[in-house]
Amino acid sequence: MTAKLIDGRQVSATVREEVSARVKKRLQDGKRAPGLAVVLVGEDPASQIYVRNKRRDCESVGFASFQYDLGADATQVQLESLIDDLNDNPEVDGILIQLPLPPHLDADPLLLRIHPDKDVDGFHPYNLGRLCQRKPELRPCTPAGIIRLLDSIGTNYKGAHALVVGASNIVGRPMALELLLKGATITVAHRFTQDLAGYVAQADILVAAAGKPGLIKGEWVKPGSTVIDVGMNRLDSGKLCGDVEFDAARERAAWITPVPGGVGPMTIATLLQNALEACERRDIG
Ligand SMILES: Nc1nc2c(c(=O)[nH]1)N[C@@H](CN(C=O)c1ccc(C(=O)N[C@@H](CCC(=O)O)C(=O)O)cc1)CN2
Ligand SMILES: [Mg+2]
Repeated sequence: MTAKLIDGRQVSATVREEVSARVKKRLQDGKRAPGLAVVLVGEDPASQIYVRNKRRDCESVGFASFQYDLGADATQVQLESLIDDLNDNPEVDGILIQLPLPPHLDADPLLLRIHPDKDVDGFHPYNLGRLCQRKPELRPCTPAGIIRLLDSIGTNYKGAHALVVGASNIVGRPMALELLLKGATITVAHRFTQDLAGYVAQADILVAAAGKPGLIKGEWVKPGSTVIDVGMNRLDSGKLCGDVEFDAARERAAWITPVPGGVGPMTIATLLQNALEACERRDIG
């Protein structure tokens, strides 16, 4: 079997069109455009690209984009004060602090300081708690984007065994909660897991989010399964590769995401969806 590709670029384009149409409708109804504030601290080259793409996509769907570029020497107090201002600004519906921050800054208290209603990354404990309680509001972008990809291929979650490899706060943990919400039976594997191969062999849905190039061997993959590769590892050659041995896995799976062009584009598309949702929620109070 050669797996079909799940095209994240195509699905993300559909999401952007949906968001754009909803923004147009708001404007026709005399409502304001959603406003998204994106905060970049320092000069990490990858972060600069992601932030540029977020701002570009924001403008392409008709949002108001608020841009804050702070030097690498920005202080914790400066960021706290900026977040307080953005929390109070009625034109700002969503606040995003691009991660990672420079090492002298402590991200956790800053993320906690963002008002949960403006937490378009879905990282605030309030929003994670809502997801945990099966009543999601703003959902972490990468896991929610993956669910959209899985829905796009007609995934049957109920009765499926889903394996999430990696237990980060941003991807692995909320991913497990999203899959649980859909009715799948979940296993989360992490650095202390014994016999990863055995778990992979039983996974109808595999989400690899460990950040280790080629960790998942193609021969482990369950025939006919769906493989979602969140890994985005830059090799010395400059090539981007996932956590899964793509060519070998493709010969066993039914569906697989490529890297690049799979999960990555969904992260930003879901951010736009979250910002629109935050705006609509704030309209109704
Ligand atoms: N505040 C946040 N910080 C970070 C997040 C996040 O969701 N919120 N996620 C990542 C970075 N990220 C978005 O911020 C992101 C990463 C990758 C992509 C993407 O489209 N990747 C492309 C490949 C790009 C390349 O060639 O390097 C792909 O997979 O096709 C989008 C967004 C960490 N920080
Ligand atoms: Mg509320």
